[in-house]
Amino acid sequence: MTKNVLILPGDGIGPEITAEAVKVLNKLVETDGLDISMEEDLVGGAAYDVHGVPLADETMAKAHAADAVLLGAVGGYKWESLDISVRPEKGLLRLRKEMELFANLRPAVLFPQLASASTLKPEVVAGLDILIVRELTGGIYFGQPRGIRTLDNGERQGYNTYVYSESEVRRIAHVAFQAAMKRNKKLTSVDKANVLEVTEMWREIIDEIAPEYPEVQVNHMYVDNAAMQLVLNPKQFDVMVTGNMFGDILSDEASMLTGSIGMLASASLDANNKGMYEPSHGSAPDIAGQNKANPLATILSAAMMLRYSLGREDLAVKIEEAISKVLDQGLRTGDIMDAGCTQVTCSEMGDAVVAAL
Ligand SMILES: NC(=O)c1ccc[n+]([C@@H]2O[C@H](COP(=O)([O-])OP(=O)(O)OC[C@H]3O[C@@H](n4cnc5c(N)ncnc54)[C@H](O)[C@@H]3O)[C@@H](O)[C@H]2O)c1
Ligand SMILES: CC(C)[C@H](C(=O)O)[C@@H](O)C(=O)O
Ligand SMILES: [Mg+2]
Repeated sequence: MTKNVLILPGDGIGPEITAEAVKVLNKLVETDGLDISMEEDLVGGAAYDVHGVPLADETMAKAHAADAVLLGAVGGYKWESLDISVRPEKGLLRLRKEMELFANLRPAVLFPQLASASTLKPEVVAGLDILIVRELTGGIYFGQPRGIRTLDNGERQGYNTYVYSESEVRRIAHVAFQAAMKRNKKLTSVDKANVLEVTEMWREIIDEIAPEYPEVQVNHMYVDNAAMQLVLNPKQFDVMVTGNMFGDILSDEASMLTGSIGMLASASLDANNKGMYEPSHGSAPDIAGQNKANPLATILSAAMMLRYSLGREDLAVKIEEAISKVLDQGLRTGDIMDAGCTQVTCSEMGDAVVAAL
């Protein structure tokens, strides 16, 4: 049966990079019997400009009805002074929250061809394969109360609430343990249990669940140390599980181990593997509209969509192999450019992946 994919290009480089992923999907429709229909809609600043909100209710309904959503990125200078309630990022957060996409998988995998594109020494990153499991619908991003208030002395005070309920921690913990079981059976839970009660409880729950997965070796790490260990010795990690904000920060850090933020894909899944797929990076307003962005994180996100939501593991592998071939050919966008390689544009990179399929 035909599966429906909602494409939300968004802002900045979003439309450029999603166009390349759509090219790749269209090629698979033509040649590999991929049975999908794709519909595009607006999110982020692009939606605000038309509807006055960063995600129209009608688009939200389409996302609920779709089998999967592929999103580019949201945000940009133009919308930075808007009230926070209608900022482009709120459109993305609404999609995540209302679709209950609590499990964000961000694989930091180094293509061997890019070992020297990382800012770290090749021997530190060679063979890197980490899966960051980030809780995506709770924590300080969504905690209430929040806001900016004026105190009696006239001073303004900003406040947010860092909160997790036990059930929220349990369900992300199970996703992480199950992922570890399919990989190298090592799980590092990242917290700040030495200071924050919310993560003290997080740590207790991880330990409580661990006996259900006796083969998984579990350790706990404070987030500040984890940030340091990621650059000191990243290959010690297999699966890392953490809350929403720590996961946001550590995944951007981990992206540089793979050569560029332009290589880090992501899948955001609900309890039934329905999902939204998006690169981990943002709308890169500094290079938007210049056909310079690296579309590979988005194309790899489309591969994750085929794997997790569309039941086509074979085509996910095919895309990953095509990307590897293109890197073997020495083609690189500016962010991963290396000596002896040929620099290509965003659309040339997409064309090269299509040709290598
Ligand atoms: N998922 C999302 O939609 C998402 C994620 C992060 C940030 N944002 C938003 O994006 C806007 C810009 O944020 P930022 O500058 O902090 O982060 P960013 O990820 O957009 O950019 C950071 C740096 O990385 C570069 N970069 C990012 N993606 C790239 C790619 N594919 N190829 C080459 N270079 C790339 C950019 O040029 C920039 O120098 C903000 O409005 C932010 O809220 C959106
Ligand atoms: C744009 C922003 C809301 C988002 C986040 O913080 O989750 C982004 O940084 C990400 O990593 O997907
Ligand atoms: Mg981020």
